[in-house]
Order: sequence, then structure tokens, then C-alpha cells
Amino acid sequence: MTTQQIPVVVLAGFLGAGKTTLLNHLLRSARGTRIGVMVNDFGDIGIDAMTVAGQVGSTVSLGNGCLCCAVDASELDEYLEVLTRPEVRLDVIVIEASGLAEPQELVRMLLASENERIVYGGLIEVVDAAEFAATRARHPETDRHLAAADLVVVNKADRVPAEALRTVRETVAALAPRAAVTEAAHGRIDPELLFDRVVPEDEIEGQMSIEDILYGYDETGGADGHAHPHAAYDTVSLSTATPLHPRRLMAFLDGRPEGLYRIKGFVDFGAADPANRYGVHAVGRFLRFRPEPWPAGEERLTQLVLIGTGVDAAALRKELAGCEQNGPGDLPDDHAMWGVLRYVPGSEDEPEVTA
Ligand SMILES: Nc1nc2c(ncn2[C@@H]2O[C@H](COP(=O)(O)OP(=O)(O)OP(=O)(O)O)[C@@H](O)[C@H]2O)c(=O)[nH]1
Repeated sequence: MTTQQIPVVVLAGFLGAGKTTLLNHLLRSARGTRIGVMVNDFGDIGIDAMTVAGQVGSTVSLGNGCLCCAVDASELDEYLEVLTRPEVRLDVIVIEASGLAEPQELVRMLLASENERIVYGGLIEVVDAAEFAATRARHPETDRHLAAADLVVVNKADRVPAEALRTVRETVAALAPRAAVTEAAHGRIDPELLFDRVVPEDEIEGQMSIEDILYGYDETGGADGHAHPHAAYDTVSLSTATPLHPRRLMAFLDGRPEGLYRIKGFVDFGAADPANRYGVHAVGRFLRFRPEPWPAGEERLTQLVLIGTGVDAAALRKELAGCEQNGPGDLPDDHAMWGVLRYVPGSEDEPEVTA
């Protein structure tokens, strides 16, 4: 029953912060991940810099399997419908918010969308570290945008001294208390922070990306003097054959720590729902569960990956371990799944949620 949903990421930030640079970085380092991009006009993205395989109307297909469309907000649903067609085979869609609409408005439109093939993939705000104070003074709405962000990229880290960078980062963290915050130069964040690599890194043989060629590639992330994206976030993985207790997992998720940007994987709730495993997708404060029957012959494991910045990995592991069921004396009660079902779209058992 599961059709993979395509995460839709909103990319926002003030004029000149580096959105286009970051988009180009994502497209160039796609390596098998098929990215759909929506922009205001092609000039924004500098399509010429990449191989254009073909153009139909306002849609351009790129040589690396990615796709770019120039749209305005009124066309959002229409283009989402086109981009999410199975034959297009996109893995992720990125919408550049500039000029399209207020970022929060775009997020609302996505969350309200009736397109079942998409899932909200987070609001990323790019800020210019060198111009941050001036931008805030001129555009007080910056603070509001940051407060809504799931991930803030403090870009142009190369343009400010370390001390000033720290001040910007601290200010951002105070304005966007729940967001993950990462620094970057030239928008070079690790794409994996935003979406899954479809082709695992170790299976890409002999394929140097343009990024590798220009900046050098270093698995260990750093000794060559470049601000490498690899060390910019923490990943915590959990794999356990012990079912999780729905109430304790929900307590963990409801209180999940600041800086935890994404959670993905599958959960086994054991006796609370023996027939199904629960796909989990969280980005920022957004959370969804999708129950699906256990595939025949598949080992019943809970497998989770948590991605964030500045998170305490050891504490997270401990909290997750505390969600495991402790034998027959710790079986979930009859209503234990209600908290989970609130996050299953269209669930029949979904209790009425009053706004
Ligand atoms: N030094 C430095 N320059 C950068 C960095 N990121 C982007 N730039 C430059 O900053 C300028 C603006 O970058 P863009 O990526 O076009 O910014 P944008 O947010 O897309 O701008 P608009 O489309 O006008 O809203 C360009 O000249 C980039 O080359 C960075 O990290 N460091």
C-alpha cells in the first residue's frame, strides 16, 4: 500500500543570502538523486551552468535527471501534480520561495495540499552571515521567518571572522529555538541533511561530482582546509528487535530536543499493532506516521535515524532505549496507540483534535 511520498522542501532567505548558490550546489551534488526544483524564473538558477537535456514550456530537464520549473504561487498545485507523476521519478522537490510567496504561506499551502504523493520536507532559511545584522534592521520580518524555520543555514561563513560567525549563530539559535542551525560557505551543505541519497555514497563508483572536482572530496570531512559539510550534523541510528512503547515514543517525540531536524525509519509497536510497522517521517516540528503491513518474511525491527545539529547523541540514544518495551509487564494498554494515530493522516481511530 505504500507509495513513497516525495518530500517537498521550501528554501527561503533574503535577497542575496545564497539560495540560488545552495540550489545549484544541491543539483550539482545530486549523484543519482532526482531533484525537482521550482523557481520564479530560470534566470534565478543560472541553468546555463548545467547541461540542459531538454525544455518543454516552463520546464527544463537537466542532464543529471533533475528537473526545473519556473512557476508562480498560483501554479504551485498544478506543477506539484506534474512533478509528482510516477513517470517523472523525482526523489525530492525543492521550492525556492523568493518572490513566490511568504515562506510561511508556502508551507501552509503544502500542508494543505491534497496531493497525496507529497509530504512536507521542511522550511530552510538561508541567512547571509556577513549581512545578518543589517538585514534584520532593514527587514524586521526576518525574525518571524527564522522562527518558522526547521533548518537555518548560516551562509557566507567564509566572509566573517570566527567570533562574528559565532555571534550570528547564537542570535539565530535564539530566534529559531527549535530549528537546527548549520554553517556553510557557498551553500555547500550536505544534501543528506535535507533528503536521502538514493544511490548510497559507496555505490557511486568513480563518479566525481563537480563539487569533488572543484573543492576536493574528503570522507573524513576536513583536513584540507575547506569548510566541509560532513561534520556539520550529527546522526543517531537505532536498530532494535525490542518493540517500542507507543506512549513513551510519543513522549519522546513530543519533547524532542532542539536541533533535531529529521527523523526517519520504521517502528515496531509489537502487541500494540502486530500487523503493521509504522513508517515515521519528522522534519522540524512536523511529524507523520504511516502504518503498512509488515513485508512477508521481514525481521521485525525498529530502525530509526535521527539527524540534527548540536544534539547530544548519547542522551538521544539513552532516551530511545527508554522507549523500548520491558517485557510482559510493560505491555501497551488499549489506548496506547492513540497518540501515534493522531499523526496518521486520515486514520479512522484518529481522535478528534480540537484546534
Ligand atoms: N563569499 C561568499 N559569497 C557567496 C556565498 N554564497 C553565495 N555567495 C554569492 O552571493 C551572491 C548572491 O548569491 P545567490 O545565491 O544569488 O543569492 P540568492 O539568495 O539566490 O539571491 P536572490 O535570488 O537575489 O534572492 C552571489 O554573487 C554568490 O556568488 C558564500 O557562502 N560566500
